[in-house]
Amino acid sequence: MIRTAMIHEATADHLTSGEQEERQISRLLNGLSVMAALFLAGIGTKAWYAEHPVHAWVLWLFIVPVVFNMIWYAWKRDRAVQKAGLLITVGLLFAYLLASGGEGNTGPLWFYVFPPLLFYLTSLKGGTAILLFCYLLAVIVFQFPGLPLVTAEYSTDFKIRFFATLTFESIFCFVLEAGRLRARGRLLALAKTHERAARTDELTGLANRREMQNRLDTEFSRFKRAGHHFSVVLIDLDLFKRINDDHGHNAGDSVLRQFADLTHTVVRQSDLAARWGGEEFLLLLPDTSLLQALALAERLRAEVASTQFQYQGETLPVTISAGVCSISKAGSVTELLKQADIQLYNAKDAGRNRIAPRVRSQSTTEPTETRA
Ligand SMILES: Nc1nc2c(ncn2[C@@H]2O[C@H](COP(=O)(O)OP(=O)(O)OP(=O)(O)O)[C@@H](O)[C@H]2O)c(=O)[nH]1
Repeated sequence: MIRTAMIHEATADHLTSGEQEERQISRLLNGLSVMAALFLAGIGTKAWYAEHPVHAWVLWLFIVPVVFNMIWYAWKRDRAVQKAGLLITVGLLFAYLLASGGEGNTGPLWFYVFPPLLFYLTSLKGGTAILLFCYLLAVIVFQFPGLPLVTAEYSTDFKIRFFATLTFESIFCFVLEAGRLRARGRLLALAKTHERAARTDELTGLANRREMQNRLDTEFSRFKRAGHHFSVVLIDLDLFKRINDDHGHNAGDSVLRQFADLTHTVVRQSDLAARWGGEEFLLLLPDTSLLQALALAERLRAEVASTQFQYQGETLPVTISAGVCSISKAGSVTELLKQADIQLYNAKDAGRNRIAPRVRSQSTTEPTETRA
């Protein structure tokens, strides 16, 4: 009838998917920063040998903020600063390449790197706003080549092609990123549903055995670390087989659901009620002594005994028996469950519809156990 649970190690991954994605972005940014520094060093050297020393020095100088940003991130681990630092550096570099034309007026071509990076690192709205600002910058540089710091002049053909291709690329990146975010949202919702299902008993909506085992482990760690006591109540529906036999399996299922609903009204928010097996339930009561747990179990027993369980117009006879144990009476979770199991057996053996162990309340001489 009753089996004591074996407790398995919880192997849940505590990282949220959002945190994982942020870590992934940071790793990507580190890789891109290294690549950017190498490119800047290489193209700067090429410009040096091509007799463009000013251009070479400017490119080499851009290595400083890129490397500084990496060191700052390694030190502070601030992802927002890492993102902003890289975006500002890249933005300034592109502004310089646009204004100077780079080597052979090919500088603006580097701009194509920006849209995918921008949408990936910021939001769709933020990315669009920054891109529009960059467009405005390009329009000003193209239209007013006489402005201070602007040394490049571009042909009309180049300007038209540059804007046309960049617009095309930006729209494409926007659509792709919007699709990626939509798919990501759907996946997260799906993962959440699956995660909830993995922790919940389908029939009753209570926590399932696996979830209870995890919570028992957590509560036991809390007890060992900070001495927070907790108790468990192992409940079994009396002569449940008879309900199935007399009224059918669906009636049995309905009783299990009604009992679960009733349990919800008795336990506290911080307690956990789980379906432990077929017609067995386990309550985990944090910060609860044995006496308090016995009182709660008794309240639930009395509530069940006085409730009319209905199925298709018929009233079904339902009572429960329960074994209670506190962690202070057991050295481990396995022992705790074993003791609760023994007490449940005692309650059944003593005639059902009762709670065990029998103890006398500290404040009154009334026994906490109620007989059928
Ligand atoms: N309807 C229904 N029945 C279930 C479910 N899980 C287990 N059972 C039934 O619960 C019954 C448990 O019967 P027993 O273990 O013999 O115990 P009992 O009849 O409750 O008698 P005591 O525990 O000794 O009071 C079995 O008939 C199982 O088939 C379920 O999900 N739905």
